[in-house]
Amino acid sequence: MASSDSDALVTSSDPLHPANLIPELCRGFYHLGWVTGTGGGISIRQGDKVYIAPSGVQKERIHPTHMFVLPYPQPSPHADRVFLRRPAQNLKESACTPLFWNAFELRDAGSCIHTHSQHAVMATLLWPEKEFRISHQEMIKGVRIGGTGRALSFLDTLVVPIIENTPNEEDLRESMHEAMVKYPDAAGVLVRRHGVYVWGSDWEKAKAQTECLDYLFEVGVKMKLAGLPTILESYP
Ligand SMILES: CSCCC(=O)C(=O)COP(=O)(O)O
Ligand SMILES: [Zn+2]
Repeated sequence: MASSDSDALVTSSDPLHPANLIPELCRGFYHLGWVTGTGGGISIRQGDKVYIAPSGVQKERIHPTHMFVLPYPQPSPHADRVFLRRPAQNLKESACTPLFWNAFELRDAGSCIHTHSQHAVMATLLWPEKEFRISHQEMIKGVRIGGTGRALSFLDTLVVPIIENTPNEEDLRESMHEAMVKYPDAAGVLVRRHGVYVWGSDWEKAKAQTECLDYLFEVGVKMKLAGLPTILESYP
């Protein structure tokens, strides 16, 4: 595709176009401490196109012209990744791409967010087993079954699987896939000593859900450090 044609894929005066939204959302995520030090980010799938930010760049400073656009689904899962658009600059697509793809393929997600939030990291340290669990918190109601289903109730226990980190982000693909199959109701996957992946049926729901989960990781960590139980047998 000629570059002017492919530039049209990321050029729009609509602030809700994914190429405009991703830079704006990343600026907000940076100020929450979710995407500092270049890590983390968000991908948006709109119909048959996926929008992905570059790897290893300051995520709060990305521009619509830095965006990669990929066809969804990809023509072959075994062949090299196919792009509808690559930026003119010498940039590589986010190393999170295969992880974002897990959310699109396994949950039909419209967006997936990866944060390096310290709340998520601390939760993986204070819950040394394979699950983060918390009950009886109002913000549980902001989390959906499987990330894209109906909302949980105040009386549901929130369970988020924890997978072990790998030296390279893309090598998390398989263990994230396994966790998503084993925990079909989970709205996200924590990565020990690293962060979290959260998805939703669109970017608004993915963002709101990431905010609720991040709040629950933070409050869970504080409760644990205060010696309070994070699971109640009964309430009130
Ligand atoms: C200091 S970031 C280390 C790599 C990482 O965890 C990450 O999320 C990288 O994402 P990118 O989009 O920059 O490839
Ligand atoms: Zn990361």
